[in-house]
Amino acid sequence: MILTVTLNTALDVTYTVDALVPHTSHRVGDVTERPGGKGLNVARVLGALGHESVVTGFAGGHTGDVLRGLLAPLAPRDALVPVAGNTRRTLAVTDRSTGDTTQFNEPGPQVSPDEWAAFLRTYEELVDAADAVALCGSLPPGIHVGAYAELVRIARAAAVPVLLDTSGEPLRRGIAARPDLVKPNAEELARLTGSREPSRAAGDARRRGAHAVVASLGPEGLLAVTPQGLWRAAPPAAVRGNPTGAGDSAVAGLLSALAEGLEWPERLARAVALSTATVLAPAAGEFDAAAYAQLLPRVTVEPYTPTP
Ligand SMILES: O=P(O)(O)OC[C@@]1(O)O[C@H](CO)[C@@H](O)[C@@H]1O
Repeated sequence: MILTVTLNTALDVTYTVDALVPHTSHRVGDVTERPGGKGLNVARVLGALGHESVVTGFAGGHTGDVLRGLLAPLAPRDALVPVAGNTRRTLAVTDRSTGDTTQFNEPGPQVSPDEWAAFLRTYEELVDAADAVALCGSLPPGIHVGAYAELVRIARAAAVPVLLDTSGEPLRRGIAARPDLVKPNAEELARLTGSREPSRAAGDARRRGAHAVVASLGPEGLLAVTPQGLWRAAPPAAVRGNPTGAGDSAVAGLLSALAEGLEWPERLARAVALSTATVLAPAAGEFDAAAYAQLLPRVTVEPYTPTP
């Protein structure tokens, strides 16, 4: 079982408009609502790949009820911990004229110390039964900035591989707790390390504590800096669409392939094919299964030599 943690779950709303023009009103074409937050997306993709997963984090209020209702028919087991506040919404607006998406993320509910303590009890129990753990997304208000570092330490104490996908100070502190893998994008890596050259920045993140780093380079694919070597994985062509959740699909690809005992090149190929197929699906956090099957054999994975 793979455990995914989403402390700041979200009801992801996606609007499609003919053209997004600031300072004007819009008629919305399609509206979709999906249970989201990064770890929920990871779990959904894991389910589609035939892997058992359990989702934990917080859910509360009316939005939390809607989210749980939408989650129920999907594959993951719901171990979300109740919170008094209202689970947030996010809004992704896709502009048909350009294919680009604009994202608005609410902050999330205030989490009390008692709610955090209840979550920690649930997490500790679930970690003991997990083959791998993914810690994903932003922290809701009230949760201390070292929360992910605490969760990384618990997973490591239980000898369960742990992946961290967050940003800013929670990422910096989480890395210092020595996770097995981090998956920042190039921008987050640059903010963390001060270096805009991804392989140098990823090397720096490893020196700070991450065992391996898979950096997302947007439409250009992934760069992996690991104890076993460095690789660049790229899709056959850049695609346009809704990138919301593409990084989460990459996480699901990496973890599922790890659980199947595949080596880095196969893990990276799967991650790139899944994230590209996610951009091609209109709703946040879903992937186009036919596109995934076509893309997988066409992803290139090559050893990477950094320029001196
Ligand atoms: O605000 P966060 O936690 O960083 O990101 C939240 C979010 O935008 O990320 C997912 C896509 O990766 C969406 O499902 C989700 O709502």
